[in-house]
Amino acid sequence: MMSSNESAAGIAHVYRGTFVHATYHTAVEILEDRLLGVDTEGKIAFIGSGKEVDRLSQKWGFEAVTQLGQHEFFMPGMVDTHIHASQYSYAGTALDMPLLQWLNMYTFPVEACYKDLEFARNVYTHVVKRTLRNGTTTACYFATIHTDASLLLGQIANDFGQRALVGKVCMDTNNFIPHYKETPEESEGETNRFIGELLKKYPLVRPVVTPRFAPSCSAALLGHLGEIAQNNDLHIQSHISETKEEVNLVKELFPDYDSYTDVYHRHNLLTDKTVLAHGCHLTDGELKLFRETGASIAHCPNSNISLCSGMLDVRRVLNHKVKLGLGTDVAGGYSPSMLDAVRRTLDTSKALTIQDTQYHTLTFEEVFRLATLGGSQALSLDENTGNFEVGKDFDALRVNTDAAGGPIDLINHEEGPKVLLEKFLNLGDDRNIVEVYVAGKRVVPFVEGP
Ligand SMILES: O=c1[nH]c(=O)c2nc[nH]c2[nH]1
Ligand SMILES: [Zn+2]
Repeated sequence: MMSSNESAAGIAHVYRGTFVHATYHTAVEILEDRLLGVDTEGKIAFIGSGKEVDRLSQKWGFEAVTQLGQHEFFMPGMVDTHIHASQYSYAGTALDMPLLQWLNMYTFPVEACYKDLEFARNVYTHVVKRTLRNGTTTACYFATIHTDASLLLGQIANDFGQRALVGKVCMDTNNFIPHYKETPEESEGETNRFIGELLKKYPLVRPVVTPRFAPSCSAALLGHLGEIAQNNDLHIQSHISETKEEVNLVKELFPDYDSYTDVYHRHNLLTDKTVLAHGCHLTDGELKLFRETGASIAHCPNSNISLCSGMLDVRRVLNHKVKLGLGTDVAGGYSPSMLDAVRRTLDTSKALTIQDTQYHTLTFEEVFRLATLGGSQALSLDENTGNFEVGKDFDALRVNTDAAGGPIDLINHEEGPKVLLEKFLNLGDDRNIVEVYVAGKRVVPFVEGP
């Protein structure tokens, strides 16, 4: 007789070795010499002791076992809760201005180019491949206002096997580049078309309703988008309180609202499927509203520092019991690697500690959790992904800390798994990520076409 969470599907793969993940109670749980079975639907069917291989193979009917090496471990794939796929072409440049000027000078002119589908295909293929190689198994993408190019991003994520939320950007206000905006009616109509074409098209790709941010959207447009999200039970993403200048602008543009958060709230845009990037300058009252509605924050530390926007106090957000994940925010953040987001999160927490020696600095274990399980919770996808629990999809990175030609030198070769994890988070890169799995399927190394 099968227990309720036991898989009815057959076993496709079994791996033996060290598994490192976060749980709801423990920031880093290390499981040594385990056997993990993945069923033919890509879900984790069982986790057992390596010593019980004979009993488990009889019970589950498998023969082959993939054995990890001494310096290898599996960890959950990382979740990038906020990345602009369309800005990848200029990642690593253009970081010399504050947000509002940066948008006008660099971002809007580039995003306007995505009318051209071949340009879009080229950049979107690069960003999906790069992020997968860097260990991002789930990405929450902003595209541009162009519906067809945004649909193409969804198709490319599907083709390479990445789990993705994809947003066609909505904006009806742009004083700087008037041709890069829509009317509220166009934006509403095209969002409906986008959702209609993407919803249920691919197993791992979903549409996300995407008002760019309050300064780019009229109240009418925000209202339309809140209604669309509510009627279709969809994810929502936007930006909030990234810089003080932006917060002041929202006060001017929306004088009848209590706060920036209230602008989204009163347009039905704050739900437990909402993720808002940055939030550096939110008040306690606004964080309370996040908690009450279940909305989450995408913490984007590289971008916050690169554009001199602010330093989010993650500890304060967690103390408010608001869900929080990490985001690269390419291209305000210059790196498309979630390992960079982990390091910048630790740096920012340490910078806050320099300012206040009583500050409760984040540990690397806590940040590991934010990059994996925390991100999946922030996107309300943690029923399916984020850690190694029976019944969840097997979204995983096979990490080899001793990869030949890689960036980590192991000196005595006797380091335990916790040290190997810490070294990987601080020193590792894609050379250490030897395989990437999404829903049980190996997606890195890439399978080259004919
Ligand atoms: O970092 C950011 N990148 C963007 O593209 C953007 N748009 C609004 N606010 C933004 N912040
Ligand atoms: Zn952003």
